Amino acid sequence: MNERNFGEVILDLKGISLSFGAMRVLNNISFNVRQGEIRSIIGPNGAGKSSMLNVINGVYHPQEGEITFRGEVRKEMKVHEAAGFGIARTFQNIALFKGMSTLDNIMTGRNLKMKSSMLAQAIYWGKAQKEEIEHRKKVEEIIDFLEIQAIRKTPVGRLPYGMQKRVELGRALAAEPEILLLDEPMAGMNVEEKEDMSRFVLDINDEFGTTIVLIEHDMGVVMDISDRVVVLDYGRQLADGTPDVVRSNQDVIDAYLGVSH
Ligand SMILES: Nc1ncnc2c1ncn2[C@@H]1O[C@H](COP(=O)(O)OP(=O)(O)OP(=O)(O)O)[C@@H](O)[C@H]1O
Repeated sequence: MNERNFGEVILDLKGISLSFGAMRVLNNISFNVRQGEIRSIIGPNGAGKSSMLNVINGVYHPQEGEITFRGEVRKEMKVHEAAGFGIARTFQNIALFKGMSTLDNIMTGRNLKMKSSMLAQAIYWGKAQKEEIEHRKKVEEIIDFLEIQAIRKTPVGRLPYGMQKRVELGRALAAEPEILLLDEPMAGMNVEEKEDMSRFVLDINDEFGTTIVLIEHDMGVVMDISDRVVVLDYGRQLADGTPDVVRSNQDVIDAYLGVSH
């Protein structure tokens, strides 16, 4: 991918350290995310990649470091703040309601956007109904975008794995996120499914201007679609830069790229 021009730094992580008991999972990690870029985090299993996403969306609170979001410095992100800032994520293990349809699962992603409470929905039925129709419209747009019209009524538990991952992406998109955190969206997929998912990630970034933070083990995909890549290795930060810079970094070659995963 050619180097693209980006907007300002929207998320800046400085000196982040995170421990669980005696185990240091992240050790003095610093990198930033620019508006509109595809930013990948790579590293071997257990390197701390998912923990890093959990720091960004406020699930984990680092013992050291600073997180600056849109110029505002904080020691940690809170879950509700992250959600309010438009930070949405998908999970390594699919976290959908298996008995519910594709449509209903994606609809749950609208929760944050829904103004009417359950009580208000009961009392002011007309207003709530109008809101419901608007949400439904947005969800239908996402279903069209992800080309999953054929499975809109199917319970997701019956869908093949690759399709479930796509529905999960749809649910995250329903929140109309500013930053989308994708935790191994292509894990367990065949080549064709990976190509489809890569295309959707690129299209989301391109068409909606969504900033993407991606964890992915497939190096071909990462080097192909990322603007910048940060490399973690058992809590340490090994490298940070464009795919070309990272690929030619000797520490990375020694510690990671030379090893198959
Ligand atoms: N809540 C937690 N409590 C204790 N240890 C944790 C917790 N979350 C993560 N860890 C540990 O932190 C380390 C890093 O895990 P993490 O899931 O962040 O790595 P990862 O790079 O995403 O790995 P993978 O590629 O296997 O998903 C692991 O040793 C993991 O067991």
